Amino acid sequence: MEKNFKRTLITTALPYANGPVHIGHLAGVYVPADIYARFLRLKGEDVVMIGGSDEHGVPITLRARKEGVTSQEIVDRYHAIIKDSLEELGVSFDIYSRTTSRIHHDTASEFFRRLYDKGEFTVQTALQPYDEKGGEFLADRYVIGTCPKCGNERAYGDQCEACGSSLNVTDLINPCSALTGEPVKMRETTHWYLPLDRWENKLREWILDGHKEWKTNVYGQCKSWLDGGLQPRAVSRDLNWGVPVPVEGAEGKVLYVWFDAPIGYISNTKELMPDSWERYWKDPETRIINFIGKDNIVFHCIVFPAMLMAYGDNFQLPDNVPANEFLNLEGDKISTSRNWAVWLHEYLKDMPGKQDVLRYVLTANAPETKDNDFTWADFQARNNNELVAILGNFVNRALVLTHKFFGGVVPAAGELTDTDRQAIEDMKGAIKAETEALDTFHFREALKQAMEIARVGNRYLQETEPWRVVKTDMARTETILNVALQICANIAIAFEPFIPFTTARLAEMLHLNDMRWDKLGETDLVSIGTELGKPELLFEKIEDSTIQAQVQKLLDTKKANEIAAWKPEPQAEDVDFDTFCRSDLRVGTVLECTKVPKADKLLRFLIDDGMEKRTIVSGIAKYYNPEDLVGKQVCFIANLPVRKLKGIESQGMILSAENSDGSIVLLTPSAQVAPGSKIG
Ligand SMILES: Nc1ncnc2c1ncn2[C@@H]1O[C@H](COP(=O)(O)OP(=O)(O)OP(=O)(O)O)[C@@H](O)[C@H]1O
Ligand SMILES: [Zn+2]
Repeated sequence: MEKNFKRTLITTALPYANGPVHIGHLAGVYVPADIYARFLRLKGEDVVMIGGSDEHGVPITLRARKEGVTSQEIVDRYHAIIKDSLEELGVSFDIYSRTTSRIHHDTASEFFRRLYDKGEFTVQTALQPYDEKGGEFLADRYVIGTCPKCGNERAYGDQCEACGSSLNVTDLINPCSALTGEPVKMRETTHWYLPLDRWENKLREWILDGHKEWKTNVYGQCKSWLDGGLQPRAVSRDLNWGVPVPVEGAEGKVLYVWFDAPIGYISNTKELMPDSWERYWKDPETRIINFIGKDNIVFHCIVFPAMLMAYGDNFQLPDNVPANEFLNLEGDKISTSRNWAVWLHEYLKDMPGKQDVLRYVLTANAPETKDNDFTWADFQARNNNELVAILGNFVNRALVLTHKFFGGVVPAAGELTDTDRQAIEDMKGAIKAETEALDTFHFREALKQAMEIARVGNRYLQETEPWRVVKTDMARTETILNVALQICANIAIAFEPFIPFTTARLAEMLHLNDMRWDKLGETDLVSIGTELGKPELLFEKIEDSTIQAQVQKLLDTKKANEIAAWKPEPQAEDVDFDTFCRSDLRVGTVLECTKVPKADKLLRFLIDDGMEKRTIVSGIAKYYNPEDLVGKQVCFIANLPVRKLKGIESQGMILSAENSDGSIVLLTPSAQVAPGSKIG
């Protein structure tokens, strides 16, 4: 069934321009897409890789309102950060554009119009929340009310973030506009729907019969959507930010962001190749591959293909959609709104020159078949134990020894021994396995096989021991180092899709100028007599302190999130006044204060209470220096039963407040009062 294609169009999910990109985006989409594009380019294939920012939709307008800036300012800011940081990571887009571009607006508009003219839409009228004061329809996210399930008073019209329930606007109790605070009214509005049900049979045939080779996670999701029966899907929204619906009577309506975003792949191809873009979309000899994360599967396998079929005109459907599962961070779901992420632009600043380390780690640990976890400990271990100790070490030994024994000039190989031949065979085996894995989107496995070449190299040097042989047999030493250098050259090509910055440096040291995949396995890549460049270390060890700084950053985020989410405890049940009055609250002056031995939380106070003095033990040692409290006035409950703490009789309780971050603050009168004064 293997078809022969003439060219490949690689699309990458358009990142949403309401924040920068994080390691989840990279592991899910941009790193694997880039590996694949680089691999095809090394094979000499005709390939283009398309990217761009998704700049429409409600969350962008919400963010703009929250910050008091325009939606355009939001997308300008994040588009620039995303574009620059992906470029700095070496993601080799042929174009990285944006959906606010003129060409995209025109393309998306024309797309809608053609479907409209062909009668591909149905029209439905439904009730939609409306803000009378603001004079506009509200997206579900703009409606806030009480969650019927958990009582959270700030649940959204589509979801309650407190209990996680997904909701409809009509489920909310007292739904109000997030913009004006006014109660919302339901009003009729008309939208265009794409009847996906019309395309169900074709989609079934195309995916379930025609693409059994797709990844099981992708195939499985498609099957369950199709088996569940497809419904018409609204493709317009009442919103003032987006591509206006190009038909009469559609004032105030824009294309639904999931209708317009995938068309962005087409507009960006057009922008890149105004004259030849159609070849990449309409010629059956083009192979289209969509790189995405799992939450986008339905849009790429069901909705967008239905749109393309409805459009007709030979638009080709994707040949494969190798969607990844999700990457988590230190055991927790990555989240833009909770700032729980490693942001690419920050990583590039914090770890200058370490693009390849991130690319390597995200590939070695890619969520290809199940969700995976990124941890800083794993990042450090993979750098130190794999990149430094295996790959860097082998290359460095081969280059340094050549410099030491031959002044850096590549020696000739004499007759090969069985050991030499075995090493070359092993290398070829790894290359073959790597190529097969790359061809089938198994990038983790491909990287493992590439690393196997470096392991072969290390084993080879270990077995042949050129540093010993050199003392007795110069000719044999020449052969060994020639073979080792050829393995290095193979590494430079085999690793290029994964760690292109490093392989460029290695290629320069070896004076390799013909980096082609079909050269792999050859043993004359480095020419005899070539004067090698100065050997530089390809990777450096990452110290604990560097990792700790990153971990601390995450701990700070966690703390900030806890504080932001803090709510005062609900009020306790009423007590009657007489009961309350029986509590004897007093002010006293601290005469002595010392740490209680063998108890890290406790301080022992001697208090002047205006009576006989009393001892009180209090659990605030983590927050105060005992010396600092001497002479201060504190408030305490005087008439509690005596309690023994660590063998000390505590005669009362000192009053304090627990802050949102869990820290404890003593209560103290605003001016000096006589010890023993009553509080009431
Ligand atoms: N943690 C993740 N792991 C793998 N892929 C991800 C992850 N987060 C996002 N992606 C993928 O990255 C692509 C672009 O994501 P998009 O900008 O739509 O972000 P998102 O899903 O809204 O993420 P976030 O809520 O974290 O901002 C999508 O294909 C999405 O599936
Ligand atoms: Zn709830």
